[in-house]
Amino acid sequence: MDSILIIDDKHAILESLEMFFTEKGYHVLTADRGRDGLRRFREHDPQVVILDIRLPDVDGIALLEQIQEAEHPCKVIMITAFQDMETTIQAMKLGAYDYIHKPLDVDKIEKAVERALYTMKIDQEPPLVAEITQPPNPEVIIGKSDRMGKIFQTIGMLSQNRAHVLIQGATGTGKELIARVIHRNSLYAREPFVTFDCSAVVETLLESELFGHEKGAFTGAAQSKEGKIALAGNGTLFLDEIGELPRVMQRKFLGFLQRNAYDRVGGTHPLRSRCRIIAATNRNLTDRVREGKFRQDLFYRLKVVMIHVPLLVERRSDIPDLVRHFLQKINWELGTEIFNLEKGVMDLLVSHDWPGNVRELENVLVEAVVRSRGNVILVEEIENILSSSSPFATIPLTHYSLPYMEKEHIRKTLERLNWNRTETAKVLGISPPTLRKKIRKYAIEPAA
Ligand SMILES: Nc1ncnc2c1ncn2[C@@H]1O[C@H](COP(=O)(O)OP(=O)(O)OP(=O)(O)O)[C@@H](O)[C@H]1O
Repeated sequence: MDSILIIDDKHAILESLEMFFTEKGYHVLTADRGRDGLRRFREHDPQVVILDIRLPDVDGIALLEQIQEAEHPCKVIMITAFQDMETTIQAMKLGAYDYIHKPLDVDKIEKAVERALYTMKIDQEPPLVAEITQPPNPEVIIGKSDRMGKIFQTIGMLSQNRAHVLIQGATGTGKELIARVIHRNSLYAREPFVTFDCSAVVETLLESELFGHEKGAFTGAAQSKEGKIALAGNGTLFLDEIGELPRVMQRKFLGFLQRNAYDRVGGTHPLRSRCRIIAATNRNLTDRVREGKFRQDLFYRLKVVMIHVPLLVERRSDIPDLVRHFLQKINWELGTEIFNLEKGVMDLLVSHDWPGNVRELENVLVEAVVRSRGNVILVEEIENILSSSSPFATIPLTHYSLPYMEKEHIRKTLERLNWNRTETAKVLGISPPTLRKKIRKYAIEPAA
């Protein structure tokens, strides 16, 4: 039988909680003084302590500290009539499981007790992840799916040459990580790895940022400055969002790729470079070429080796490994000890749609770890985070349009129901002919 120790100097509270929890089948112990409470705690090893923060003989926070030092696992729920920042922070810092304000709502206390006991049970299960004793390697790509396997092969192939690479994939899929791993596995791994975001610099400064400039080349150029190409030396220049490079710069950059030489702004003699270019884009560059927004010759020059990084939903089988990897990493970085997931959490994470891909998964886990009490992440916590984080947070504004949302909603429902149109029409609340019309209108078809 689970036992609860209630420590409070108000007899009315002691009696009502004792009656309530005894009726619910718990073994209940009570104490109206702190010292007496500590003695009873040591004698009876209760699983949960409900502890009033203000007691006549000892300070509830000091008592909490002593209880937390005990060997046997126990969760402490603090209760208080006072809303005071310092004490609340102190109590949570010392590892209090929950903090409930008076007047007491028994349902709330019961829920907290149930949660505490449940968390303790999962805490005692074999851990999903082990504690690591070395800092995690930041340049490791997790993934056993076929799609990732192909990417690993390509990285291996690239390790012996300096071919330029184009990495295409949606936001947060791991393009920069792949670029770093290509660099680390190359023959020039000790040379610099320099990143440059083509969308983050105003057009007028792009040329000088990339190629550098001479003193006096333009107003404000008080000193000569090396560009990113020079900084990359014999290493790698990672150009993020290459699709955003303005047309004028595309021509100049193509010139550099063709000659392996470039001029600083205001420079009089060309400078040579041996750096490898790894360009990344979350746009479909083929479409940009077709629209006339990206030079075809530059596209061909860059895509000598092309890597398509799949969406996280296209490799759901990698999610459990990613979750384990991130939990270890987060524990290391934040000093937390979350070693387990409640049953059901992994299924929830595997079935989520992840518009922000791997980055979003990592962020959700960070939030869950920070919020969790005990050593476990509960389904309820993940559900709260997933429902509160806007599903649109990582989606471009153009995707907010109603037709786009309608198309996506129909496609997802079809996928979920294995492309059974009758079932899909039923779920969507429209007739099968209307569904057929919409499928034709939006050209919805199964992914190849
Ligand atoms: N396969 C993976 N294994 C481990 N970590 C990953 C993986 N893919 C991505 N990550 C992590 O996810 C985060 C986002 O990855 P990254 O910055 O490489 O994405 P990106 O595609 O370059 O994003 P963006 O297009 O928004 O710049 C990083 O913290 C990265 O380490």
